[in-house]
Amino acid sequence: MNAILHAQQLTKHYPGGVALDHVDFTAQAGESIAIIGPSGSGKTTLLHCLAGILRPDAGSVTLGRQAGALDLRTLSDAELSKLRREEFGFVFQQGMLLPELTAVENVALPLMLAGTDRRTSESRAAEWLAALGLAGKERRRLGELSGGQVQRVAIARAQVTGARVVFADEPTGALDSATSSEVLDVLLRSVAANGRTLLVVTHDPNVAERCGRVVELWDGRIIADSAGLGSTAASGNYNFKGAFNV
Ligand SMILES: Nc1ncnc2c1ncn2[C@@H]1O[C@H](COP(=O)(O)OP(=O)(O)OP(=O)(O)O)[C@@H](O)[C@H]1O
Repeated sequence: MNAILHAQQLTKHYPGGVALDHVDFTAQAGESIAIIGPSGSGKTTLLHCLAGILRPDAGSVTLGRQAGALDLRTLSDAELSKLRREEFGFVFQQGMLLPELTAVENVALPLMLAGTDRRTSESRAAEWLAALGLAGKERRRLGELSGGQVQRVAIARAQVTGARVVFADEPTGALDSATSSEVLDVLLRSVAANGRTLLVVTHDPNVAERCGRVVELWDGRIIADSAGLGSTAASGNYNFKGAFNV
């Protein structure tokens, strides 16, 4: 096994109390992992600490790399931003895309920020949009696309730079169930086809059911992890639906 993200004893407090309480967690390269749990259980806080968006109060996050493991604590804020741009991709429910730009400009932006020229960036962005079913819609602004199409743009943008880990927070939360299922297909297929690791925070049992592994949080602690059930295909062994009846 090849650990890509390794968290040890992650702890994060807010004025209102503890959001993460000594969490140990390892993601292997290529896994798709759903993070579930009731509202306020610490899912987003865990995702943000793993992605270097938030610094934990205690504990560590290590990124596995060929050049050697990288402890995120050793990075400055600027180095963390660079790491997020180059190694990670993000698909959130809303807010990550720029409405004044077209679909292709939104997807090209991370490449241009990394120094690729506009023409090459937009050509690679257009290939991604076509692969995700948006051929012909490249020049539309986000307001001229449906909610599901906007999420496809976000999925393309998250992966266009070759991110090794894609972090998604309720990526289908604002969509109806048919569109949500289509967008989930696109997300899971594109991540798997490119050998990436996916971490997805979700309240949706259908999303969790389709991920290879499910981690359940409760009051800032991991209380269940289907990886411990001895199966890579968790869905046969884990009572997802039960976990959502809380
Ligand atoms: N910026 C913040 N300031 C203060 N408390 C916060 C902040 N962010 C999160 N919290 C608190 O930390 C706890 C965990 O929050 P978090 O957003 O990680 O939970 P969650 O499981 O993702 O919830 P939800 O499913 O509702 O999005 C909650 O009690 C929340 O109120």
